Amino acid sequence: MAPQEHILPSATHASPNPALAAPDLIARLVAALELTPLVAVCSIDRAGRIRFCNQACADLSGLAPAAVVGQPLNSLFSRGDREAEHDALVAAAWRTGKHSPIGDWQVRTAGGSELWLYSTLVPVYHEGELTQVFCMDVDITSRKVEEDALAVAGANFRQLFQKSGDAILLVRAGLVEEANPAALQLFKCPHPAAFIGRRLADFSPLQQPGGALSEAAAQRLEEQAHQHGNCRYDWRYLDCGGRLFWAEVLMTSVTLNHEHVFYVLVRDISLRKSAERTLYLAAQVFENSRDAILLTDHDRHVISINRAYAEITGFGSDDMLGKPLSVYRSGVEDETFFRAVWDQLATDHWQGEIWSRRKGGELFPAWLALTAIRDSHDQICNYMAILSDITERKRSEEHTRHLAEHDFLTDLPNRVLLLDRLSLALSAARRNDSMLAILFLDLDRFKQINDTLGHQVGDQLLKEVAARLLKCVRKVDTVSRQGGDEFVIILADIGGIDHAAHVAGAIRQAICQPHVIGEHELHVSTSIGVSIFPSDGDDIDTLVKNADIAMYHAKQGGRNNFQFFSDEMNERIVERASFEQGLRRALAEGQFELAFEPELDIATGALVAAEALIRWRHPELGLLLPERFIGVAEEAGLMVPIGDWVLREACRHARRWHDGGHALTVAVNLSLTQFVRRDLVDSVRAALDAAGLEARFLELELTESIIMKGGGATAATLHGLRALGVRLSLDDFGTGWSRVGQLKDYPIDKLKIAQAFLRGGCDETVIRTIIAMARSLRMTVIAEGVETPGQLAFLRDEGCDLYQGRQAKAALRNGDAGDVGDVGDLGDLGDPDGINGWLRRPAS
Ligand SMILES: Nc1nc2c(ncn2[C@@H]2O[C@H](COP(=O)(O)OP(=O)(O)OP(=O)(O)O)[C@@H](O)[C@H]2O)c(=O)[nH]1
Repeated sequence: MAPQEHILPSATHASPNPALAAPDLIARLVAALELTPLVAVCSIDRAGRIRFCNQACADLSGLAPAAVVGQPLNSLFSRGDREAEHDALVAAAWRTGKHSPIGDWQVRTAGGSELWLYSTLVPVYHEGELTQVFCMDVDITSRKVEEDALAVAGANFRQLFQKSGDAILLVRAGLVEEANPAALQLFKCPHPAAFIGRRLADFSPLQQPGGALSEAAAQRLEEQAHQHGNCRYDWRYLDCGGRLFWAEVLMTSVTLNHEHVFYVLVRDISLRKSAERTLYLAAQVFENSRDAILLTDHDRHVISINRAYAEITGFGSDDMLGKPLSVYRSGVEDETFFRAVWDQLATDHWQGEIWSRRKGGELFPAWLALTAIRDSHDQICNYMAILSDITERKRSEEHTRHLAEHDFLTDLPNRVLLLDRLSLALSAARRNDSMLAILFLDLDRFKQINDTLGHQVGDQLLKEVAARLLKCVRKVDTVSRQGGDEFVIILADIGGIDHAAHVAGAIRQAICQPHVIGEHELHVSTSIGVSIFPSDGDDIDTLVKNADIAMYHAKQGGRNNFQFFSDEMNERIVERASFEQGLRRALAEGQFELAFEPELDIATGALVAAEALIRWRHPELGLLLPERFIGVAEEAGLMVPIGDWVLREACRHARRWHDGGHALTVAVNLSLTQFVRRDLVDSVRAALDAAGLEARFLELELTESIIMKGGGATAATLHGLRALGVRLSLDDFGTGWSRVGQLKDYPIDKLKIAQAFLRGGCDETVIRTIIAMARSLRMTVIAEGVETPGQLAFLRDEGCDLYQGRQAKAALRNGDAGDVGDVGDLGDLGDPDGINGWLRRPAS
């Protein structure tokens, strides 16, 4: 537009001064105008007829210049409803001789085009007279259109700015100049003032997630936008509430009024970012999982595998992608299995153990989890398989199970596995109508090996026995160790009991062969009980119990043999069990009694002591001697409470005698079980205290074998008892091992010559020796079981101190026992025919 603007003012300035409007000047002007294609020029005379028209004017109007001349001015362009206004301007130009104001006119050309003209009227004088008015028009149609478009664009932009869902900021010289409502909302700014005039960096954390300082990074991006016109990037912003959020930013550099500004469009992409993060994590999980993961499409063709899959199976992407999953089956599971798997997958998930195959062909156990993945229309679009190699786990489970089911020492099945196998064997035997045998083995006197050679040798022996047992049976049979020296064998599907007898015999033989363990050669034997299905029981418990009973009988029968179970055995066992029960009741209900065996001084005939002997007044069987029940009491673990009862009761009796004026000693027999218990001394003291009896009136009788079996603690126990003040006596002397040397070490007060030496022919030499030995050790000697006056005479002659037995009782009965003093009323304490009876007799 600039050139036109120059032309017109110069013409305009020239025109008001008629002196300057020389024809040559006009001619030059016209010539210039003629040449310019930019300004349409025509002139009119006073009659309003066109006198002149340049080419540009003709072109603009769409008419030939020749056709225009002589035509009214409005033949060139019609101005619609502004025609009169234009006519008035023309008239004013004639009247005033001054040029009209410049204006924009919308016209229609003779050719029918709509144009915008930038027009003015310039009056032209000739020789001082106004002769023509020049009409000058510049076509500004395109500028007008542009301006309109701009106006529309401006309005549109404003609207866009205000209504945009995306935040838009106008940044000038680094400061926010304008922020649209979406920006205020996104940045949680309560009002525009919170935004305007601040830097965008104020709305960023110090650092961006990549680690770059926000300020420096923003600077770089601005430069980039400035250089390239715009720049797009992801940015982490901080809103006015202090919340960080992800945004996608489009920064556009524009020039506004000769200044660079940035339009910054900010879109919240937190959701996209979190989706990206989730995807990223999923991808990481997929790729870094230690389990093999495989994805298929809807048709179960492999579309992706992770690194672990390749590592575990050896199959890589090249091997697998695009192939149907079924190609990779191991071949162990059949079609029916997989059909069931895919059927279940209709419910979206299946998992279980399968066999998988590595590329090299090796099979391995795997845990497979298959999941159907559904699209947004709930249609299955993919399948995901997660495969874990469970070889190690299986191995360790196998190991754990083995440990749980096997004996640690021999590695034979233990009780748990035995019962399991027995249950299977029983089911099979029932199904096939066949027989099976159970052999219950217990080594004979195994404890002795432990005690004499140590547990380690015992252990080695047990291992050796286990190995031998395995050699005696078939593969289908089971040899198990129950614990200790007990083994149970299942002989599955035997043809008859002969088979069981044969195996039992072979086992007995095998075990009897010497065992060489280290430097020891051991000779052991075993006792075996056999029960047979179906004749000896129909269930596991009964069969095992009956084999055990049979074994017990084999032991009772002298060991080193085998016994088949019989009902009679069972009856005996049941009887024994009820006897044991009866013993417990006897203790609780006070069915035990004491009888007393008098001890008389041989020289004076005086009653000096009484030996307490237990009796059981059985409610059905009458009075029972200890031989009938002590063995059972021992096995039932009742010896200690019974022994304690005897001790307390004996002390109580002695105290009553003392109270009645008879200062007798009471003798109590100790069993091995009592002797080896740690608190023996305490319980003796307790019995004395309870009765209020002086310790010197209590004598404890021990056998040689008790002293021997007491082991290392014997001496300590004996000295402990002695320290209490009680007297100690060695029973059955001469039948055991006792050596004089050893006897000296123990605080023994009294030796009791075993009755065996008096019986029959009376072993005078032995008796004489014992008495001499006791003398030399300053011990008292007593002979038990003295039955005849001759025996008594012999003992008296040899210097024996005391005696017991029929002769002693006879002496008491006959009053030979001398003055036993005033016995008072001893009531029913004890056996009426025993000591209390005699004590009750008046002194003779
Ligand atoms: N060495 C060893 N001994 C064990 C083990 N388990 C139990 N024992 C011992 O095995 C012995 C089993 O003895 P019993 O069967 O009761 O008695 P026994 O001496 O064999 O006598 P009888 O069976 O009556 O012939 C006990 O002394 C237990 O302490 C073991 O694992 N190793």
